[in-house]
Amino acid sequence: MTHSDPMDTKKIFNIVAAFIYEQNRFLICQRPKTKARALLWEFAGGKVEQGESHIQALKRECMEELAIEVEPSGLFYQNSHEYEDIIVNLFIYHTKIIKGPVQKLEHEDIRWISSEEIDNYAFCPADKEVLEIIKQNY
Ligand SMILES: Nc1nc2c([nH]c(=O)n2[C@H]2C[C@H](O)[C@@H](COP(=O)(O)OP(=O)(O)OP(=O)(O)O)O2)c(=O)[nH]1
Repeated sequence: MTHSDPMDTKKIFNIVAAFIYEQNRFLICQRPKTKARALLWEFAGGKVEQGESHIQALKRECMEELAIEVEPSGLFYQNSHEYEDIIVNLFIYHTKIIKGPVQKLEHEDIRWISSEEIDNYAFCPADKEVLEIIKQNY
């Protein structure tokens, strides 16, 4: 391993994301064309900023991305995943919409899908395991 090996220098980000489940469907969002992991599907959310709690970050991201007020409850799933560019610590919370409607402010597309439809979508690799859990339980 050389001194400049990118393995040594990858940044680690804490990412919070929302599992929003209503009437047998959950909300998925397609990443913008211009961002890393372009056009892959994900749970709404994003990076926790300096000084923010997970709950604060998730509320902020849901407002920025979907124009919804949310109430996160328990942690549903946690995982770490190494990408080519960064390492993500992913925290997915059970989340309820307090005030809508959902609006697509930042994503390429948003959909409510049933667990049977998961395989029709290409998700971020870090989400692979939680999607299996959703398939088995929802
Ligand atoms: N929101 C979200 N991000 C995920 C999921 N799975 C997964 O690997 N990620 C990755 C994709 C991105 O590399 C990272 C989220 O960072 P981001 O760039 O979207 O965060 P952000 O909205 O704060 O954007 P920015 O201000 O840095 O541009 O986490 C997921 O289910 N939801």
